[in-house]
Amino acid sequence: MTLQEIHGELEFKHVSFRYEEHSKDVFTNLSLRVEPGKYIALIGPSGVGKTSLCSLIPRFYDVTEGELLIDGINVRDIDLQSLRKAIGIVQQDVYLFAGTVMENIRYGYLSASDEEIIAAAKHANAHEFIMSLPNGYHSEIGQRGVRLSGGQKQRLSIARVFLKNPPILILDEATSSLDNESESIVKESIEMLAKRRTTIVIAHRLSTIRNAERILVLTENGIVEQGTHDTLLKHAGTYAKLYAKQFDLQV
Ligand SMILES: Nc1ncnc2c1ncn2[C@@H]1O[C@H](COP(=O)(O)OP(=O)(O)OP(=O)(O)O)[C@@H](O)[C@H]1O
Repeated sequence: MTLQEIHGELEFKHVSFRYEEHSKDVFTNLSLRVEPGKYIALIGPSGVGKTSLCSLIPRFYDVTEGELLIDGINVRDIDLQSLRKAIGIVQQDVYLFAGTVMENIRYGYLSASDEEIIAAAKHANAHEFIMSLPNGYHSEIGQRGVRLSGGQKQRLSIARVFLKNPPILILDEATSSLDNESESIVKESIEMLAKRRTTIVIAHRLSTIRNAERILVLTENGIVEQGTHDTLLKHAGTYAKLYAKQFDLQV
């Protein structure tokens, strides 16, 4: 089935997942529903399966048991190309290839016009730094081209997703810190990007978690808590402990 107009409702129904037949489950019988346009943060200890959970949505892997639905349709029944067109991903490692800045942004939507690319770069707070490069949008990236900072690369990847304009967004937030200035620029463009899209962020930053409409706490026992930052802090459970441990210095 080809997806036409997608609202971006996501539902995990009793999903279990393991990488190989005889390995142990990464998670078991996990259920989760995200309404269209909502902003959800996923937190939990390292190795608990946050990235694995998100990788099921574009079907990089398939669920082992249970069902994953988008707008009520099982992802296995959706044509893979149209499924992946509906999902934007911003990851820690940005994939850039040897080519111009323009070509690298166009990768998000191959038939985009130059004007659309520039508009996407503006939304991603990337236009200014691109214009300051020796050849602007025609500057070469890569071994023989300009060297970009981590924050600049991230903004190019955000521009790609603006261009693609998907209803569903997955953000695997960088753990390695960008410098403060880059971080606040990247954060601002991500906030813009997340507007009106179903967004799941694997959250490491305090600010991202605070802004979430719902925080899910994933541990080896599955989703053990969910709620807003304030309710979870009051609850004084796993979230409150993780929060205190991870963000002690930043609070
Ligand atoms: N491609 C893979 N093949 C086999 N096992 C994998 C693969 N990717 C991840 N795992 C395992 O699955 C488990 C969950 O990993 P995952 O990366 O989803 O956790 P995470 O919560 O995102 O961790 P982190 O916060 O450190 O990124 C880990 O035990 C990991 O070793």
